[in-house]
Amino acid sequence: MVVSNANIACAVFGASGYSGAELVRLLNQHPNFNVSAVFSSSAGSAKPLAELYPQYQFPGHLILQPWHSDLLPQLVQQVRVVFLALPHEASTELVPELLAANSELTIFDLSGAFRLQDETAHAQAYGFDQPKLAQPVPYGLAEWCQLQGNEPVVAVPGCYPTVAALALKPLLPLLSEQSTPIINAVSGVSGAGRKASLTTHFCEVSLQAYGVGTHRHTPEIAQSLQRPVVFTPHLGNFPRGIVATIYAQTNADVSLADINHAYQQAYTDAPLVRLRNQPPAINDVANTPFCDIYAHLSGTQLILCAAIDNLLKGAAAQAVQLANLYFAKPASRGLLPEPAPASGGQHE
Ligand SMILES: NC(=O)C1=CN([C@@H]2O[C@H](COP(=O)(O)OP(=O)(O)OC[C@H]3O[C@@H](n4cnc5c(N)ncnc54)[C@H](OP(=O)(O)O)[C@@H]3O)[C@@H](O)[C@H]2O)C=CC1
Ligand SMILES: CC(=O)N[C@@H](CCC(=O)OP(=O)(O)O)C(=O)O
Repeated sequence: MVVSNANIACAVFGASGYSGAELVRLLNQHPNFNVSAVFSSSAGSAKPLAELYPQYQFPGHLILQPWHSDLLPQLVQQVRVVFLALPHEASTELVPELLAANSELTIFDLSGAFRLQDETAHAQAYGFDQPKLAQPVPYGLAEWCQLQGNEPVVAVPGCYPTVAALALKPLLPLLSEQSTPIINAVSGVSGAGRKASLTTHFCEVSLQAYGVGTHRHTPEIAQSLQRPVVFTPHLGNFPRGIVATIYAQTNADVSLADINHAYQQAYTDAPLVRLRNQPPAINDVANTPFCDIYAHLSGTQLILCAAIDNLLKGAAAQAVQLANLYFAKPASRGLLPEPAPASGGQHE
């Protein structure tokens, strides 16, 4: 298969879902990627993706195909990269099938199928075993992972773990060893996906904690930070975005200047993380690829406020950011406007 670096052919599974549709939108406007196949589940019939999401003005050639394994041999010849925005179980089945059909594919998996490195923690959190792959799957918290560009599969982090880890990771050396960070986060209903259920029905949702003490993102955040955390998600009555309020104790000699310095050090070259002078609102980040972070310190009591769009920095935009890193492109390509090339040249 010949692959032009300027036009890397991609398939998006789960394109009829919320994060899949965002992925297609982002890839479609990206100078280096080209969406050549989009799939829904096997239910239903083929239809233009534009019919499902008129607001995105998808081009007419993007026809949503119900996925069937008969399509596999042709697909793996046609594309270089596959994005999976599928339920965890569906990714678990599909990843080994795709790699068996073409070991040169690169798969960015938005589900939780490969995020946890500990098999027992995975089985406990998801209720099924993780498939064994020939190579380890890197956990792709984009600002903190280094991709070599030869990994067959990259696990895209969950939405809550993304916002929690981006806020806490730079500060870990400053936290008291006895401190267990407490993360309270509120998500909009798109976090639960497009399929309606009673608990996510707009008329039913007000503001409520869920998964208290049991949410599968608790071990994911703990893995990312390498320390235990208390995490409580809440569902709020707005469409998209997450605001997280995080509490931790610092060491005795830590100042707010130390906190801000640690953030500056970590995120100087991170165009998608914005350090804020006030707590970020959902409206500041909804429909953007940013993670906004604010810190307050009283004595040793640290309070962090952080926000992302769950479907973008928490899913599709982070996946595109990882694909950029994988193919040695600027992290924010296709996500933020780039200055025009000086001499009328083109992006490589
Ligand atoms: N929503 C969010 O904020 C975030 C979601 N994620 C993860 O991304 C993934 C997708 O989530 P989301 O966009 O919310 O989900 P949606 O429920 O909105 O969409 C799911 C998609 O998967 C398709 N699908 C379902 N079952 C199968 C199957 N067996 N084979 C092939 N396709 C299938 C659906 O097709 P059809 O339309 O035909 O049913 C649909 O396109 C999940 O793993 C989720 O955990 C990660 C971070 C944030
Ligand atoms: C509001 C809501 O329901 N949110 C989802 C999280 C979505 C996400 O990022 O998580 P995964 O990719 O791990 O599924 C939940 O709590 O299950």
